[in-house]
Amino acid sequence: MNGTKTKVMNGTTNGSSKTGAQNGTADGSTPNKGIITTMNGAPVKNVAGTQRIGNQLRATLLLQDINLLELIQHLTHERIPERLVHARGTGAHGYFEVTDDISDVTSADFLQRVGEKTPLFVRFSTVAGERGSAETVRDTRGFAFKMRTKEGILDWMFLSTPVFPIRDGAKFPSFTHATKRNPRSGLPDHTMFWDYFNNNQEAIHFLMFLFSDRATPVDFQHADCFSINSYRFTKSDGSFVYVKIHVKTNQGVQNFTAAEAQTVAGQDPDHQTRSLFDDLEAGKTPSWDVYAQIIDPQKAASYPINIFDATKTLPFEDFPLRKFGRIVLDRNPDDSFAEVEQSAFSPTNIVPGWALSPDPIIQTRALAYADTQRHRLGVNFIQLPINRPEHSFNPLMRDGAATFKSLGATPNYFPSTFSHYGMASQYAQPDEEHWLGTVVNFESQLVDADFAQARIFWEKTLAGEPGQQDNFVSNVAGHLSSAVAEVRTVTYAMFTRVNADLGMRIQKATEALVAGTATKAPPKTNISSKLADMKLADLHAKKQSAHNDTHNFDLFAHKAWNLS
Ligand code: HEM
Repeated sequence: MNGTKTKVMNGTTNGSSKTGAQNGTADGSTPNKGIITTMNGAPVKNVAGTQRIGNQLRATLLLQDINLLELIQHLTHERIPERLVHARGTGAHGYFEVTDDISDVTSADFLQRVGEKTPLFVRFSTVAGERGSAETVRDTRGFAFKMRTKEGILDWMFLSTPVFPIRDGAKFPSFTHATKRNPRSGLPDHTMFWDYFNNNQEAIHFLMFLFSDRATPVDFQHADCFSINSYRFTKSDGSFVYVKIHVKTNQGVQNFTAAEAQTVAGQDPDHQTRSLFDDLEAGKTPSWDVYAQIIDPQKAASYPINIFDATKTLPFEDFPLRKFGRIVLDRNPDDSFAEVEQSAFSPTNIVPGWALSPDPIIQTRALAYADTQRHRLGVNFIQLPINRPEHSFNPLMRDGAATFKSLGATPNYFPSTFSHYGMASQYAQPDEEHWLGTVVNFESQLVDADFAQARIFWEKTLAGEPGQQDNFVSNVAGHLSSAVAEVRTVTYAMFTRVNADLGMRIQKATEALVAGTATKAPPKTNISSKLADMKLADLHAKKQSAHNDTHNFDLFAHKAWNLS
């Protein structure tokens, strides 16, 4: 069932994949080229045979059988730790192209020339599930883009929700634990899940997205993503603006209902990876348009919404979208472990013209990624082909396991009489705010205004999409009904704070499920025919209206509070 359309394996000695996998072709110049070898490059007579005394199945094997030793020993070391979050993912190659001039707000070299293309690799992921988990589950989707610019690697790490559940970095471990498995039973635990959110209600806006059908996209090609955090576009004169990025699919937004997502998860847990892989093998080139919300620092200082609060969006009427590029995918990876699993993204991979901001979540993220990657991939993960920039040089960072870039005799200290390298004095440090103040231990507090954008999402956005309010209620009820009564009660109060009718409907639907009195089964859908129909061209027109709705959610955002 669900076999991929294209074979990826192409034999051992003389096959060659469409994408150029290196598997050696005998050319006569190197005697062992084109044949299987041991690790040191010596020919193997029979890779499937094992050395023994006597030509029989009953035998004691010999330790001198280097082929067998190497095969088994390599296999037992094949696995590396999976990512702490975003463990389940897939990837693709393509490019970023500048479509519109944006050089008035950034000096980033790769954005200076309309039409210029920058090579790009993307890894798509779910967040909470483990590496082998089903892909169509209710979750945020991760979009991690790696662009190989001439001035270094720039990573954009975005999510399919326009908001994040936390705005205090120290809460990330609690959020992560609560959305994974119960530490005692090893099972997913809905009591734990809702108990976390009941006690951290600034996440309410995020929850509204998570329990809408937006959190069950049919695949990655039919989803948008958002930077959420504010970053900075900087100029070489030292000036800057804040910026949020929106990446909108040109395939149209297409979501499963909960029932459809569940059926597909059972039929084909790899559905999203397969869909992307098959599309690229078939020569399709999925694309996304890239927009910036430009935020003047003066305006940000007095704006009623704190632009560094990752639980909030910024209204388009005050911060219109400005298109400046597009992302096109055109090629599958050749080796999913080498490229997808070993890829290492970080918001600290920045280039001149793009900078971090004082957003506390982005500041926390600045320490997390390269740190976990040293654990997950080893200290020299940046030297792996998928991660290494075109050029990098820093003789003060050297050695460590698996060093394969030689820095020669360059002094490993600084300054030195014998150093013959310069520094990039032409790059001005961006003017940053001047920081002066007392050290405080700050934790953001929940205020009524934290419910305002969630309320708009319920009363305006979902209300404007036929059936979506009903789906939202049944999505929450289906999940919440597995939590214990004392937790359910607090959750009803939380949704009542968004909207009294919403709270009442969730309570009624959930308690009906708990009491086992829910008689109406979820509508049956014919998934196989639906999947068969899912062609990009068909979906484009059909889903354009949903697409527009998705992006208009923050048109209505209130501006009545400031968290700082
Ligand atoms: C304090 C907040 C956060 C922390 C501490 C954090 C930490 C992490 C960690 C440890 C990983 C695994 C990295 C790896 O193993 O290579 C990860 C992956 C990821 N994070 Fe975050 N994260 C945070 C918030 C966010 C936010 C706000 C976004 C997007 C707006 C985001 C986007 C991603 C993406 C896309 C990945 C997957 C990268 C990949 O495909 O390799 N994270 N995060």
